Amino acid sequence: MHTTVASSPGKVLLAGGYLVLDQHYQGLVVGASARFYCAVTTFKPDDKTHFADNTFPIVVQSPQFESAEWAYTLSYLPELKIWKLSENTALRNPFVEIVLFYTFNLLEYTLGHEMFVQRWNNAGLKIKVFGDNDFYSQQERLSERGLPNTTQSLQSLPRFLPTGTTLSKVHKTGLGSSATLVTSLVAALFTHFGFSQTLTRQPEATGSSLSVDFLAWVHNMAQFCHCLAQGKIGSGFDVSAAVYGSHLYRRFNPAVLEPILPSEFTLTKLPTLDLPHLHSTLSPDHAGWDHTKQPAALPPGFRLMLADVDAGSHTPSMVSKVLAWRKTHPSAAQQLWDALGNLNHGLASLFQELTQEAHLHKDAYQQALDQFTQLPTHQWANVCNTEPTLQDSPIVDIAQRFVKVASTFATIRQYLRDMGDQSHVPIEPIRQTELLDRCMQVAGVVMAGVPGAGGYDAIFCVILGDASAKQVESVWNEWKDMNVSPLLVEESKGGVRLEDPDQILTGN
Ligand SMILES: Nc1ncnc2c1ncn2[C@@H]1O[C@H](COP(=O)(O)OP(=O)(O)OP(=O)(O)O)[C@@H](O)[C@H]1O
Ligand SMILES: C[C@@](O)(CCOP(=O)(O)O)CC(=O)O
Repeated sequence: MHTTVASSPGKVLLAGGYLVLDQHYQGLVVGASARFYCAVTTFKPDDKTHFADNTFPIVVQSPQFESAEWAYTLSYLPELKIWKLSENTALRNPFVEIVLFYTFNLLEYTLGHEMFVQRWNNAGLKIKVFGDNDFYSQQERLSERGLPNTTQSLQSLPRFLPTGTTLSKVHKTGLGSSATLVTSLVAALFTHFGFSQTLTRQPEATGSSLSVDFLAWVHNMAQFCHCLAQGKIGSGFDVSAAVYGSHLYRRFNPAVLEPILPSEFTLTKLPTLDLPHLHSTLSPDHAGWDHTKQPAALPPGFRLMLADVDAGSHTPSMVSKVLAWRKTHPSAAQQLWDALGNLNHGLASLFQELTQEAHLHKDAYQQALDQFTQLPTHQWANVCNTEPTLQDSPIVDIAQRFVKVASTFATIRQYLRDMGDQSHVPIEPIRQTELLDRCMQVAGVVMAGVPGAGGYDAIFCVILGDASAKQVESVWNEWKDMNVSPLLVEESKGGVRLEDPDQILTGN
């Protein structure tokens, strides 16, 4: 039995919702510590079982859900030189089947038929999918156990807790489960079948064991499969975060995918598949992949906190309304988009400058952190002018950048509210504004906002220090107007990576 496990992080879009759909603007996305794990195992059922030639069984299981097992058979069609995937269960999972169908066919093309078949080793594949608890609301699990809705209770829950329901009924928290499922599954299958060996540019350091080229292939394949399964071309920031973790994302031009996206995908009616064309389109060398990712992450000492707000919103209808307003009000929208775009970019630059300062002037940076942790942001500018320890160089520059981060984000929120008011979409509805403003009164809270498309789904805070975290959590606990459930999520270190199977599969 040979097992490969790949994991990838969920996402939180701190700034750039709606704008990031347009290639002209960027989105600041943070990779979440909550991850999806895909474990791919080659199995031989028993010594007597022999599969028909060029026919391999695949079983996919999601043990955290009811009725979440999908069985497939992969069989070769010599006349078409492609692999067909047939479903052996009535249940459908478009994300899984699209990844399996296209990844195996791409592997056939890159490895060559003989090598691809050899790698199957006359065996089948068992694929297990696990998501960290934060991807799903744990409120019912906590109340079953008589536990309060706190981070401490969440920490006491076992890992990969069964949700007690089906995938279609589960309450998701908006961390991008489908993007991270697709990304980790592509990475696990590529690795299991030795795709890296086909790459001509061999490992460049990426901080993970995976090469730059490998990551680019995973990215392109995952974007393609995710778009096809979702039935639309979103900005792709969620897939990009699942591959690369935190960064400043500029989307790819969707034109790159159009020639290879079938109008519909069903396993019963095979889509036309031109493997050389699929390969050259998904190749990182294809000029159509013009997305960019600039390094951006929270500065040292800054911590992300996230809460699920039980009210919920329907993102696709919010997006279509905002985009419709933009179309009918081009000049007002242009002004707003440009102003927001500059602020979002400015925020990412401030994060980067502060990160550099933290390394160059460690003590001064720590002194600024110590000061600001104790005060709410509305007192920061004043203390910069009055506190003698903040007057010397280089600390004065650092302190001013802290102040600028807070004021920039406050203005971003104002513009997002304007966008919502003008397009009649509750991007930061008043009930969220009240909660966010209350969070901003807590000492050491740098930013509080609605992630991604906004609405009633979630809120985030970026804070300095443990004392602020505790106070923010009590604000959430005591909030009466809406049910605000903390999550354990922090910023992730890195993007997609390979894991030790023993660590993930033990007990699962
Ligand atoms: N644990 C899992 N096992 C198998 N398939 C899953 C799993 N989690 C998600 N999926 C697939 O992803 C689909 C959900 O995708 P959808 O685009 O609706 O959510 P999402 O926007 O990624 O959610 P969120 O951002 O709230 O996590 C499921 O219907 C299923 O096909
Ligand atoms: C509105 C949008 O820009 C962000 C949606 O983010 P989220 O799914 O709400 O985290 C859509 C997109 O970028 O695909």
